[in-house]
Amino acid sequence: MKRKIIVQNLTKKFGEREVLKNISFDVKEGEIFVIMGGSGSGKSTTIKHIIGLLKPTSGKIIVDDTDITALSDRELIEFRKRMGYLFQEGALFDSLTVWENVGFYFLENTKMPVKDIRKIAVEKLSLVGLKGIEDLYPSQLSGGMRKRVSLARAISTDPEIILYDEPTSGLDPVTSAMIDNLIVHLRDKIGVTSIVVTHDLDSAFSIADRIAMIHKGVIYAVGTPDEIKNHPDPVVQQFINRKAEGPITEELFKELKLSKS
Ligand SMILES: Nc1ncnc2c1ncn2[C@@H]1O[C@H](COP(=O)(O)OP(=O)(O)OP(=O)(O)O)[C@@H](O)[C@H]1O
Repeated sequence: MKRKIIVQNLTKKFGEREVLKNISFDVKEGEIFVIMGGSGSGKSTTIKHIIGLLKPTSGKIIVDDTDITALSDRELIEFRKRMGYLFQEGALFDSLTVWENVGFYFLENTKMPVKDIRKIAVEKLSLVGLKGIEDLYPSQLSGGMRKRVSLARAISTDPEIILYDEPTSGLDPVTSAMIDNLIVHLRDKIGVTSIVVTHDLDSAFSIADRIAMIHKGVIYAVGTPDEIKNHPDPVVQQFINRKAEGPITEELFKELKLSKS
């Protein structure tokens, strides 16, 4: 299978703090690649590099043979048309209605008739299980509904690659399962390549073709769900077995002690 995205020796520093430490992995075409790890481990920072919102301190990101870290801002805008991005916080425009949010790309960048844009928006909203809310404003929706509207927007341009930052956080179990099904559906029916950032273990193991486990900016393991379940690394085992005791918490206590002294 073709490699669609290659992350090569990616390092990111914010000031003196190194939050990504020489990470490398690749994502194959049509694959659902899950990045899991605890809070602050570097998951969002990683996918923000893949869409070109952040520039690496060093390293490369190659998408379909193009090193996107070398693109100009203008080229990046063009490149992003092929990608959908579901922001962690949803990032809807409060002053626009639901359908205008979903059809935002077309309203801003095309001369398509408004009624056609509305039609696309309604169709994408129905894919995420929302109907009859087109004319509401984001403030009139529940958190879970806002998340689904953001997802409808992320898939509005039928992108080849979709990056999801915590797509199921804050959702009830039934809606979460629906979003998981949609991610799988987009792979199976359209061949979309997906990267899903999550700490929802059930979701990760049910949808992933492969999983990467990241901790403190370092990738500890990459493999199929079975390979990750059987991975010998104690950090991986503590995380996937939701254990309160283990190397992750030991490090945390050490840091807390150091910051007190
Ligand atoms: N713009 C920024 N400036 C400075 N530090 C940042 C910036 N963005 C992220 N960080 C730091 O980088 C580290 C990794 O953050 P990131 O958002 O990638 O974590 P995450 O794994 O996605 O966490 P969560 O699951 O809580 O969203 C954190 O310590 C965070 O404080």
